[in-house]
Amino acid sequence: MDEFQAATDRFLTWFKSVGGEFRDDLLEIRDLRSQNAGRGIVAIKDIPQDCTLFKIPRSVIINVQTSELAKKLPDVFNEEINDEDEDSQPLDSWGSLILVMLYEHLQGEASRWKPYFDVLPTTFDTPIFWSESDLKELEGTCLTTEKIGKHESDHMLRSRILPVVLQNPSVFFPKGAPLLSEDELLSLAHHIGSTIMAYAFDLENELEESDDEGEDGWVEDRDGKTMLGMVPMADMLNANADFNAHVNHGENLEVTALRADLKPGAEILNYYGPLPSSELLRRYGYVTPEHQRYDIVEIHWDLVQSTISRLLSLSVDTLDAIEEQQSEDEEECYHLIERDSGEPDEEGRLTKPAKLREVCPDLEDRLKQFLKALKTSNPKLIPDKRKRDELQNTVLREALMAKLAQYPTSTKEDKALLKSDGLSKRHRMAIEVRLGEKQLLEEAVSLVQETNMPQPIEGAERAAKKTKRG
Ligand SMILES: C[S@@+](CC[C@H](N)C(=O)[O-])C[C@H]1O[C@@H](n2cnc3c(N)ncnc32)[C@H](O)[C@@H]1O
Repeated sequence: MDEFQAATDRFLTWFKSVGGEFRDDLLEIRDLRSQNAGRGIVAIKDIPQDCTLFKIPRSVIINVQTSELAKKLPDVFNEEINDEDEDSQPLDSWGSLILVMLYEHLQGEASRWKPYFDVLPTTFDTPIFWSESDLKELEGTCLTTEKIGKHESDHMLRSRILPVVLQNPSVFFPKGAPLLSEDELLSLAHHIGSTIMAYAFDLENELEESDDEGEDGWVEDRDGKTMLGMVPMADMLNANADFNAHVNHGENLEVTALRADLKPGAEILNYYGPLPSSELLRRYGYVTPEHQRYDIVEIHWDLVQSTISRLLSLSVDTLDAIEEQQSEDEEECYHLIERDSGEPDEEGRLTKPAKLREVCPDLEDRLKQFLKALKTSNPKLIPDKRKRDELQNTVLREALMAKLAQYPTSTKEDKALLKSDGLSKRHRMAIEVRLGEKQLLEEAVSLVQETNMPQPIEGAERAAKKTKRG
């Protein structure tokens, strides 16, 4: 038996020994590495609808309430709120769980969750771990360096998490264990942060109504409704936009089958929500065709303004002045294009095709108001409403084309690349993310053309050719 399978077996034995229930007459934890999906849970018999597949007692969850760390360092989790200084506010649920997981990891054999740690991942495909050349493949997409957040998370870990460990070595490091340097700890904390991002659950409180104080000791998230924790076995489930299982949060956590047609060989799948491919990749390090229906594109207002500037030969300063006069409140810096994707039904099935019905109502409205203001300030440029409407359509179409030009490759090139052999997993996922965005943009361009048939204004046709890519 290989070590992977041995670790799975140890984990299952441990899970049952701590009070977990697992229907191994119906299910199996399977090695899905050949499908790039790690471990997963697969049916080995027909599974009836609403059947409880496994149960996880709350005592098996790892969080501030169950780990010894909060008892050893109570002050760390109970700091006084000081609004002036961000770094002395209490740790949020995210930071608290990183500390708890660091502590349990460093306990090694002494941690009561050791067999669980042995089945957690050792490597990740989330973009925070990608090299510069991997990241280049995501150029133009929603996944900007800022969104990936390496810098911000370095700062948070260095300022909030590492000092607690470094100031309390006797708590975090068992007797005789080597101490880790700050850099080693940072790398371990990143690893644990990414595990939490891809594995932790927002836990609903077992009490029906909880107050914001979390008097039972659970750490609550910023909404005050949920708590973050690691849930062994529930996190062994892979997930998709078309799913067939649900995690119920009661006295125990229970996973139930949603469908009546789960046959032997079917993978039991959880649901992470209607996430676009970019977000699925950022948080979980994978993409699936089923999530593409939720893809989004961000259109930055700066791009729309620069399109107006180019088409009307107006300086950006002139346009900024109009923008300032016009809006009292701070406006969004970007607007989203997204399809009407509907909801999965109660069995987790996607029943309707996703469709782009409107390009982007809030962007179109903002553009309309902006052009109205421009017309008032310069009536010669936009003499009447008909001209303004034409201009609005042209600007929208041209801005979409300019956004398409921000990706380093065309749709056609990406489709050809996906057919080629030898692409790395990361490269393939980056292509799928950028191709999904471009296909949505192309649908948006077609929609503008279908609904409006814009008349080109002087100079626009030439500019459009310049921005198009081959
Ligand atoms: C909560 S864990 C699920 C269990 C995981 N497969 C394991 O071996 O530990 C989430 C991670 O599983 C993988 N995953 C989940 N759903 C997947 C899917 N449909 N296809 C491929 N990988 C998936 C991703 O790596 C993700 O970060």
